Amino acid sequence: MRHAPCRYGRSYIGFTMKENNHPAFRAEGLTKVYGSGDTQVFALRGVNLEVPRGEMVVLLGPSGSGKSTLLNILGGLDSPTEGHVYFDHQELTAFDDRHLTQFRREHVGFVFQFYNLIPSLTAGENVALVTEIASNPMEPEQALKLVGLEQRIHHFPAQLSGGEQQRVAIARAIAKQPNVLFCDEPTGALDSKTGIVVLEAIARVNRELNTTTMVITHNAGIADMADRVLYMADGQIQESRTNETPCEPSALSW
Ligand SMILES: Nc1ncnc2c1ncn2[C@@H]1O[C@H](COP(=O)(O)OP(=O)(O)OP(=O)(O)O)[C@@H](O)[C@H]1O
Repeated sequence: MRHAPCRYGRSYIGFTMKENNHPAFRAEGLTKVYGSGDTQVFALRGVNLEVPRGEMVVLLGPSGSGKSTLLNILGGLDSPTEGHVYFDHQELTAFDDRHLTQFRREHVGFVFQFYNLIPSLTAGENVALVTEIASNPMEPEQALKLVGLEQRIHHFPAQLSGGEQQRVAIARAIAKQPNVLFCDEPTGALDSKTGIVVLEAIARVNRELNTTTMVITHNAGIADMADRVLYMADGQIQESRTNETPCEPSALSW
């Protein structure tokens, strides 16, 4: 079980925790329509959502229910057809492309199912690619330490297991100290034992950096580690369930 003092008021490697608890994100009436005419697809149908700072959210739902579309819009990778997104009181949906790029660069880390590491660069160099362009990065060594891979800093992706490569991808995503971490099927390509090690890295970042975290998964077993579970169906959030006693990833089973 996690305790509130772990969440707030800690500092880590010179990073000062954010004490207040106003929403990191607020989404109002998000609709996303792809295509037109006969081929029109409603990916989102009027989604309203608030995500408090530091919350760990797990997003469940059948294939095609709109999970990735929602995360991509919150993360500034895509824009809605209708509706508004606010991040820290700023309206993302009013940003032009340049400001959206800046928002992503400064505030958002993404982790996807496939790790997308550059094969010719070591783990440390893959992480450094991000820290070189960030305004307040941690050292690549520190990011790799947070995911338990400081010993592998000079290894190339081909010398690492799938789970280790995913943890390098997490280190790369969090090295710029983002306010938010979005993970789309981060354990989708991993066996359960390796998946748990990856989830432990995500939970540790959420706890120690107070990073607002949203994890998409098809695996309902993962939901037990979340502060809140959102169930999506047919482009809508059908249910939002708060988990009073989120468990450590090591206690998950699937
Ligand atoms: N670029 C696109 N063009 C057309 N339709 C799209 C596009 N992206 C997504 N869609 C459609 O929008 C709907 C929602 O897709 P989305 O990827 O958000 O679902 P999901 O819940 O993340 O699915 P999965 O679990 O399979 O990844 C689906 O019907 C999908 O086919």
